[in-house]
Amino acid sequence: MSREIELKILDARLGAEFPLPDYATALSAGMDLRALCDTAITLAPGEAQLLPTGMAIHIGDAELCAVILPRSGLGHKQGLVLGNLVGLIDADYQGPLMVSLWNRGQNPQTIQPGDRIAQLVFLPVVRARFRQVQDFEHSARGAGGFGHTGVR
Ligand SMILES: O=c1ccn([C@H]2C[C@H](O)[C@@H](COP(=O)(O)OP(=O)(O)OP(=O)(O)O)O2)c(=O)[nH]1
Ligand SMILES: [Mg+2]
Repeated sequence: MSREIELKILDARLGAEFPLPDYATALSAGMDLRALCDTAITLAPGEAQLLPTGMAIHIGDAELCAVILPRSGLGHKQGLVLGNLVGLIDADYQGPLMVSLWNRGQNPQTIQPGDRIAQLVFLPVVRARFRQVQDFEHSARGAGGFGHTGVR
């Protein structure tokens, strides 16, 4: 499924000096977000900073949202993941798209302006309303959880 989403450029370097986010291959699910910081930023081990992406999006559809996810290479090799683990972008959010970048590793990590630091994935949303009941109809799992089916 392909959709058009409104995008506002907040930093003139985006779309000029640095390309706009796009899918790297025909079947990529995520498009990389760049750090539109003014200068290089070094994150000490354990440090998190909120970095601008230089853009805003307005999804404007209750049945869609976006999530910001770590890039696997950065997360696994450099320890650069997200301070909020996953970023959720609501369909009515119109502010600057920000990435909370967290150095969960043991070494300082430096990010240059324009570096691709995370990825944006659009997802369908089901909005639920609750209907209160006294009892649930029996299910095979019942209340079992938290590993009750074992490991092997
Ligand atoms: O990594 C992120 C996460 C969120 N947001 C923006 C979009 C999102 O719609 C808004 C609010 O996010 P969320 O609801 O997760 O945060 P909150 O702490 O509940 O804030 P609020 O009270 O504004 O909803 O912040 C980002 O730009 N980057
Ligand atoms: Mg919220």
